[in-house]
Amino acid sequence: MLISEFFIMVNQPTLLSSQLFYENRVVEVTLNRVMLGLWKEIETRRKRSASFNCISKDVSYTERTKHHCWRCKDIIFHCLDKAQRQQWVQTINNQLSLLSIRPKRLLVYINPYSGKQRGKWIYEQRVAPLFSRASISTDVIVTESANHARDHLKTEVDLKQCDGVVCVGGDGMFSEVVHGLVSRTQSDSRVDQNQPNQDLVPCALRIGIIPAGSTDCICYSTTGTNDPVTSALHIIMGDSQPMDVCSVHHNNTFLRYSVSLLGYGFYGDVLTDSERKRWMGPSRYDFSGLKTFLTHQYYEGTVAFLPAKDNLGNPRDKIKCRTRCHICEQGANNGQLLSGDHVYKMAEENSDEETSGDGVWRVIRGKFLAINAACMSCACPRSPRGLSPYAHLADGTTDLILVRKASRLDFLRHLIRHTNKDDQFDMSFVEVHRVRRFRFAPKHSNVISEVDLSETSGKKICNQVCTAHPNNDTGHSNWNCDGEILPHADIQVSVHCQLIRLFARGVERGTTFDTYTWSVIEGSNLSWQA
Ligand SMILES: CCCCCCCCCCCCC/C=C/[C@@H](O)[C@H](CO)NC(=O)CCCCCCCCCCCCCCC
Ligand SMILES: Nc1ncnc2c1ncn2[C@@H]1O[C@H](COP(=O)(O)OP(=O)(O)OP(=O)(O)O)[C@@H](O)[C@H]1O
Ligand SMILES: [Ca+2]
Repeated sequence: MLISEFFIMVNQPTLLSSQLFYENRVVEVTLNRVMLGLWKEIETRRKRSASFNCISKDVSYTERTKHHCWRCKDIIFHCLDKAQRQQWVQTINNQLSLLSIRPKRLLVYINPYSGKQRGKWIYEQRVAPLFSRASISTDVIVTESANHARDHLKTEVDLKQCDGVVCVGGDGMFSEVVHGLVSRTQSDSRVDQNQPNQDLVPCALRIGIIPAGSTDCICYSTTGTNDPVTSALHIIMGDSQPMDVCSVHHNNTFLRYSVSLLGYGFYGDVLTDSERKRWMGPSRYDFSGLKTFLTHQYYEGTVAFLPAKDNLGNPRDKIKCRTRCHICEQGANNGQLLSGDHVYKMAEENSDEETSGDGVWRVIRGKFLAINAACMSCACPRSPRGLSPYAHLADGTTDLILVRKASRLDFLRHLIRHTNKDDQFDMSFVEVHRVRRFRFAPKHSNVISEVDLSETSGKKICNQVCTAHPNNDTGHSNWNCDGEILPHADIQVSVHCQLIRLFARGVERGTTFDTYTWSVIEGSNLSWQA
């Protein structure tokens, strides 16, 4: 059982306050209404248990360590007598029962083949003991095939029987859980996912990620680290982080959801090649990355996009998405406004702009090495700032990055900037836009024209015939959609603001002093944990 955060804080109503013994000191420990503890040293004595006649209690707690990691530690308090101990245990348990944000029953899916195939070990050795200590009951399913978790969530599970879903694995496993939960929520609400402009119903259950994959981009971008113990503690504490989800359609037919990267060209080709090399584990991406880089393929096509409102900043404004992010709050408010009033900008007569019911579309044609849409920063151990360092987790937008045809050397310089502090967008062949929706049509495609007729008022967005690249059979790349290859190159993408919630709290700003989160475990001993 866990209580809330332990901050050094004053002016909170006190529920219980006692002098307890800690090591060779007497300390005053205070428990208050919002479960914040204050303890201060009263006097230091040599600890002589016999003379104190203490009843000891194991206290374990979690403290923040470096690089956004959280850890459990143990501490022992001693009470003067049994009655005092019972009073503490009872008061804390009463408070714990009031903390409804903390999950009590979790459904856990483990992909035994993720990353270096250590998902099962990580869960059993590092996570399950913490869940059990926090009195969380679990229903654990080790998946037997791809889409096992997705289909189970879609059709079989009684969602009312659990407080959250946990996936142990990588981004692909998280994507399965998102697809299962989002699709189930829509079908339970009779919402048709095939309509690209359809407002989707947010999922009620939160999702936890225990990272065990090859990239772990979603875990890293939402907690600041890919550490399984930290993720377990965010789940136990009942943290909540809303997240945007992009829906991807082809020709008014639903294809997939995406929460991190939608990449055409470079990242699509890396993924296509790396899927044949799964046996190599995480290093398949480096191998295929190098191969794709050397191939230096570019693709022609047309991108049309609906820019985000100005109050959501821009991809180069240096405003990072952090815990309780103001931009994400604005995004949620915009969403509410827009659903009541779809027209926020009047049409302008411009050959590169198209109007529809909800704003002015911009159209860009060209030859691209990569077209990437990052709905969040996509930070991961390979690229600690991510593909779009100032993208936001829950603002209802995605950052559309267009990397035009350039020399190998320039493209390499652009890639290297993902690994250091230099601005990867500050290059003449790269442009980036914050958007709410976009479409792409590769060469010889008439799909945007069809979409156009149904969605916009007359003018065709894609009116340019594109030519095939001579080195490629089709002249098309594939879209990498959160690590899955999409079956079509012509796609329409819409961002759904805050459609899901994670057991996370976003990346925290650096703290001036460490705060501690505590829990109490009842037994013969009394203990705290963070
Ligand atoms: C010179 C070093 C340049 C390094 C550039 C690193 C940029 C890394 C950016 C990573 C962004 C990941 C976004 C997340 C995507 C996930 O939804 C998805 C599923 O897990 N993962 C991938 O698609 C996996 C995508 C993995 C892509 C790895 C690309 C590696 C490129 C290596 C290029 C080598 C050129 C060397 C020339 C001498
Ligand atoms: N039991 C299973 N057997 C085979 N494939 C599975 C199984 N369970 C899940 N999968 C599939 O494995 C794919 C990859 O899994 P996952 O994303 O967890 O690991 P990864 O690819 O190593 O990591 P990352 O996505 O972070 O790069 C997912 O698309 C998922 O659908
Ligand atoms: Ca976003």
